[in-house]
Amino acid sequence: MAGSMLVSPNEKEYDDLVSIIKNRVEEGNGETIFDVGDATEGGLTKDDFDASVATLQSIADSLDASMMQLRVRGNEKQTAQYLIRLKAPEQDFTEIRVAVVGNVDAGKSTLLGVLTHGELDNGRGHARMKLFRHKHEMESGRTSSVGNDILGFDHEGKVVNKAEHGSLDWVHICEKASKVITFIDLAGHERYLKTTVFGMTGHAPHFGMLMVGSNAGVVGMTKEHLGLALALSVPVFVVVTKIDMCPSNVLQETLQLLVKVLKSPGCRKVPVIVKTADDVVLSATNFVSERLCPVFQVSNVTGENLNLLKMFLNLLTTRSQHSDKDPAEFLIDDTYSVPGVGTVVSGTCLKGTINLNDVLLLGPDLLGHFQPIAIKSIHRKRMPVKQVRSGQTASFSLKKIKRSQIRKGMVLVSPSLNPTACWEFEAEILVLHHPTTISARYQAMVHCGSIRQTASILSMSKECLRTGDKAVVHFRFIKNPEYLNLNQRLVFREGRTKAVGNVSKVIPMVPTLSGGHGAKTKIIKNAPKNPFHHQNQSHQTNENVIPSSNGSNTAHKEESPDPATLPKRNSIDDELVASSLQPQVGQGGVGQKRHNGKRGGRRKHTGASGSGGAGTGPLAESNI
Ligand SMILES: Nc1nc2c(ncn2[C@@H]2O[C@H](COP(=O)(O)OP(=O)(O)OP(=O)(O)O)[C@@H](O)[C@H]2O)c(=O)[nH]1
Repeated sequence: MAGSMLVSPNEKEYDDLVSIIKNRVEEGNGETIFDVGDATEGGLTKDDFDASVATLQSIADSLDASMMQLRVRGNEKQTAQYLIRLKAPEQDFTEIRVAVVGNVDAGKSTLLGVLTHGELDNGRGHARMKLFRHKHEMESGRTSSVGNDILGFDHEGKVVNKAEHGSLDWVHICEKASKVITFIDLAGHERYLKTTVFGMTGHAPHFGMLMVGSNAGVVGMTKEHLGLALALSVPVFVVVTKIDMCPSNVLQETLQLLVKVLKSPGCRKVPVIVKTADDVVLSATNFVSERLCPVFQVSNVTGENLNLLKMFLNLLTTRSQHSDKDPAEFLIDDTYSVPGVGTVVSGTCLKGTINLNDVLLLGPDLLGHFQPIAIKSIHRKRMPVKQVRSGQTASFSLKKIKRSQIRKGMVLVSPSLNPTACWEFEAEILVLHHPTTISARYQAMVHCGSIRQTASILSMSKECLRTGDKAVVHFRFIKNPEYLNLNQRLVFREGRTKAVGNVSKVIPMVPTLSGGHGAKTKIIKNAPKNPFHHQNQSHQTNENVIPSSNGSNTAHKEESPDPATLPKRNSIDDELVASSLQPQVGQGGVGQKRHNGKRGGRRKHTGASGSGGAGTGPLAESNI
C-alpha cells in the first residue's frame, strides 16, 4: 500500500483502508501491526506523519480497536509501527499457548512466578513457590506436573494480572484481558521427559519458550527440548536467565554456544539477540514466517529486560487458521471429578464451535465406540462461558458419565463427523535418535495429540531404520483403538529412542461379527459399563492443570474384544514415577501379550537404559 494513502485519503481510499485493516485484524485473530510511512521511501515528514497517524487512529476507532505505538524511526522523516488490537468483549480473549521448556534449574518456574505475579525473585526460589502444585514439588523444588499459568494483556498491551494475597483471580484476568498467554510449564528434569512430551503434543502449544540458565549454559535437556519443539514445528524463542549472577565472559560463552546450536544444520534458525524495543518488534513481526529465533537475556531478581520479554509476549499472535464453522472436534487432555458438579474434562477445541447443551460424541472407548453426551457447562480458564471456539482450551462438565469411563486421548466430536476409531495407522517417520536399528515388531510409546499409548510396528517401507532414516511405518496400538486424523504430528519414543512423524493413513476398524478388536465402530445409546476400575481421587477442576495422577486404570471389561488387546495395565497416567523413562514395554503386562502371540511384546534393540538421553540432543544427530 502506498505510504501516502494514509496522509489524506479520499472517501474511497479511506473505505479501502478500513477494509484492508479489518481483514488484517481478522486474519491476526483480533490484531495487526501496521506500518506508517515507507522506510524505502525515506519515511514521512512530520506533518504527513501526524496526518497518517490521525487517519489510522480514526480507522482504529471505527473498528472499536485500540492503537499502540510500538516504535518510531527517523528524525526529519519518520516511519513507525502501531499495534491495532480489537477491544475484546468481556468474556472473550485471544488465547496463546506457550510451552515452557529447558533444563532443570534454568529458572522456568521462577520466571513464570515473576511474570504472572509481578513480584521479583530473591534468587532463592521465592517466586517459584507461588506456582508449585504438588507437595513433592514444593519439597524438591522441581516441576513435575504440566502446570498452567496465565498472563493477561488488555487491548492497550498492559498486563492485567494482579495478585491479591499471593493468589491470582483467573476470572478477573480473563474478563480484563484481550489476550491471555497460557504458559504450559513443562518439566526440566529428564525423568519427567514423558510429561514434557505429553505437554508438547497434548496441549497444542503455539510457541515454545526455551529457558537457559546463563551460568549453566546449554546443558542437559536443553537440546532435547529444543529438538522436540523443532520436530513438532513449534516456533521457539529463547530466554537466558540469571544474568545478574553470571560473569560476562560466561554469559558470552553461553550466548555463543546457543547461537551455534540454533544455526546448526539440524536447527537452521536465525538467532536474534534482543536488546531493544526495536528488536522486539522486528522479532515479533517476523517470528513465525521466518526462521527467526529471538534470544532474550533476563534477570528474575533485578528484573532486567523483563519489559522486553513482556512486550514480545504481548505481540505474539497465533498462526493457526481457525475453523469455527467446521464440525466440532475437541481433544481431551485431562479428566476430573468435581464434587457437586460431576465429571469434568479439559482439552483443546481443534475445530468448530461448541455451545452449551450441545450433544457431541465421546469416544473411542476401549471397544472403539462413541456415545452421545451433552455439554452441561463450559469454562475457559475457570470462567463460565456459553461457547468455545476452535483454537481455544476449555473444560466441560458432562452429563451421565463417570470420570473413570474417560481417558486422555479421547475426543468429543460433532455427530456429523461420523467418527471411527482405529487400531492401525501409517505414519511417515523420521528417526531422530536410536542407539542401533528399529525393525518390525519394535514397540514404543506413541504421543499424538493427547493420545499416549504403546504401539508396535507391523511393517515398514524399509527393512530397518537407523538414526536419521525416514520411512513409512505401519503401526498398531496395543491396548485400545484411538481417534486419529490425517497429518497429525506424532512422537514415537522409548528410552533414548526418538522418532517424529506425520500420520499419513488412518486405517478404520474393520467390522466383524465377533465384536473383536476389529469390531465396527458403532454409536451406542448407553455408555458401556465402566471399563476401568474406579479412580478414587477427585480433583478440583482447574482447567489445564493436570493432577499428578489419575489413579489406577487397570482395565477390565464386560464384553472383551480380545483379551490380548486389553492387557493388564499399570496406571496410564502415572507420569510422575521415576520409571517413566524406563522401557514401557514389559511393565505391568503392556505389550507382553499381543494379539499375535508369535510377535510377543519383546522389544528389539531398544538399548533403552532409562536415560532420557541428556545431552544426546537430536539436533546434532539428525537432519530435521
Ligand atoms: N540470581 C538469580 N536466580 C534465579 C533467577 N531465576 C531463577 N533463579 C533461581 O534459580 C533457582 C531455580 O529456579 P527454578 O525456577 O526452580 O528453575 P526451573 O527451571 O523451574 O526448574 P524445574 O522446575 O526443576 O525444571 C531458584 O532458586 C531461583 O530463585 C535469576 O534470574 N537470577
